[in-house]
Amino acid sequence: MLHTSRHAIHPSQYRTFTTSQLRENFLIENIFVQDEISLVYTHYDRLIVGGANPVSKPLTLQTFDSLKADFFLQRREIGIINVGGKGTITVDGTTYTLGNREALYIGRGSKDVVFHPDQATKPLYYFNSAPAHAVYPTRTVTLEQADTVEIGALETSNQRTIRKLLVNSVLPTCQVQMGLTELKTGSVWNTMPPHTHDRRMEAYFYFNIPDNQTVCHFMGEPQETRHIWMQNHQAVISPPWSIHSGAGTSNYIFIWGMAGENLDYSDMDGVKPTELR
Ligand SMILES: O=C(O)C(=O)C[C@H](O)C(=O)CO
Ligand SMILES: [Zn+2]
Repeated sequence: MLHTSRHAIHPSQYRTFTTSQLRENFLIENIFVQDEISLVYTHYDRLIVGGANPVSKPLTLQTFDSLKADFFLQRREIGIINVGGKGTITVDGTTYTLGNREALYIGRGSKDVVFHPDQATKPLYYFNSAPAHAVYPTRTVTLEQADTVEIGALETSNQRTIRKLLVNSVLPTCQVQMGLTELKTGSVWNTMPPHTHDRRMEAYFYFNIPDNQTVCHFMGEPQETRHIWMQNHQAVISPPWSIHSGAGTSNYIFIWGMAGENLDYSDMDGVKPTELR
């Protein structure tokens, strides 16, 4: 298990950051390391952001020092989305199969979580985990079961499909909410107009960015924005005071994941594009 942590940054400190300080504090560059589980423990609502890339051996989700827990999910829940080919995860001996872009929610108290390799299909698992106050059932969510919304328009280069996978209209969770947003061909802007939600932090994980293309992710207080250039399979942390929006040099998909005060997806403080600075 590869693990690091990130402290929470005050917006007044963020304003002074150089490009490399911004990247060190908010960008997560290496989500997928071959035959490893790699994760970052953030001090934003204690959300853990990570990936599992089993290639030649099964990978077990293990506890580590910072958790001071007997096992990883002793006090936590986890949401997992497969961004590779079909794969299997076993949870306390029960096998769950996930197709591409399908999700698995695992409730608090599950002891033995194993990501299995498949050399033919090459599954790749992205996950978010947060502290949990209750035990909710472990289950998969398929694309058909997602709460799906069409939003934006080609005229404003932001036509996209939002697939809410692990949200309270689909299944109960304590804190974690996760889903996918897929940009239509010709559209490049996600989350534009942007928003903040001071009650929840968020992390974005970009994937399906074509070779030699990139996404410019915008963050910061609405009147004090900065940008971070992102590559395929990288994640970025969005503090509760920050907008989170991106524009790609092509279309792409990303996973959004949140933890915090409420489970209300629509709790957003919108910002008009003309108000941004
Ligand atoms: O494209 C979008 O708009 C989004 O995907 C928005 C995210 O879901 C989000 O930021 C939820 O708070
Ligand atoms: Zn948001």
